[in-house]
Amino acid sequence: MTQTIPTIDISPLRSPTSPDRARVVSDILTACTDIGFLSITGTGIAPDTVDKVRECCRTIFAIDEKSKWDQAITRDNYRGYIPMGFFTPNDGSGTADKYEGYKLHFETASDDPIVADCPLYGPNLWPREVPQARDIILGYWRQLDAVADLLIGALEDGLQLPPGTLVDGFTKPMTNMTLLHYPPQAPDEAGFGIHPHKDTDALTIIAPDPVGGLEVQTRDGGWITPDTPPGGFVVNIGDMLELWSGGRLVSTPHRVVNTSGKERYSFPYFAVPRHDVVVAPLCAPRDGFERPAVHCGHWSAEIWRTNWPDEEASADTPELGTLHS
Ligand SMILES: O=C(O)CCC(=O)C(=O)O
Ligand SMILES: [Fe+2]
Repeated sequence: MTQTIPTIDISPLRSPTSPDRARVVSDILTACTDIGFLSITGTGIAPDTVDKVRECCRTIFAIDEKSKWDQAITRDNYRGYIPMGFFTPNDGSGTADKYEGYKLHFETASDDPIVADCPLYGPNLWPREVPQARDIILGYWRQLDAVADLLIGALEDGLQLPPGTLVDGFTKPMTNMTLLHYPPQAPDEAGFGIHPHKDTDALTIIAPDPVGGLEVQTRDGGWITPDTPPGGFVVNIGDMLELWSGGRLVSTPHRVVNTSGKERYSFPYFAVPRHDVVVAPLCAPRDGFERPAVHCGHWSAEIWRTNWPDEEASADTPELGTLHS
């Protein structure tokens, strides 16, 4: 089985009548089945758009510490600043990840009826000191929504599911984004920028920082680096698409180690369906693949809650994202 991360030009997916669509769908399906990661080009997103978002991250993380803490996430509202070392991974290692973050969710007005159905929806907490962040980030977000729809549509096609089966779950989605800042780590320093983990969403899209640092685990336990061309994006399958596909699409462990000597800024986009979508296998499950269905609203609430170190998982907390060694 191939254990490399291919680069795929997805531009044929943007023209519905392209004769190359079937080939691109097949290449994407193969990548998501083999390694669970791919690099994409041909999205139509201008490099300048990405540069502006990275510049916003730089400005947001330069805000003074006191003001950052004033705008930090709380148990009741998982939006805003995540201080360095705030969440120690619950893998028992006790070593905090070396990043600070800023959490954003699907932007929803507080009087939108969906907030009454699921209180996790609501307006973001945009950083006071960076008024331009809202428009720059939401503009980028809208473009990624379109790319995510193309990719999820291609996977739906590749898995021979009726059109809309997956894509229709992404109206008013629980899609979220984390702005991340990883200070440089000394080469001999213990710990990670982000410890090895699987993503708990359906599909992740990242504009890689040219300083590098993302590593992806191969099935034999080695670590490889995506070789994304300038202007391209890294895409990976998360636990929800793995579950939806009965284990055919794989959610692969990855980690970040920033030994570049430079500040690293990243802003993964995590595509998550609407709160009332129940994710259960839609294809015949792979041999030995047995997992309970997941209700997206419940699952998201449990992720938010159990990130706090004094909160315990309960019997109905979905078992996703965690690596067991
Ligand atoms: O910063 C990156 O490149 C990856 C971040 C990541 O894996 C995550 O936030 O889940
Ligand atoms: Fe991740």
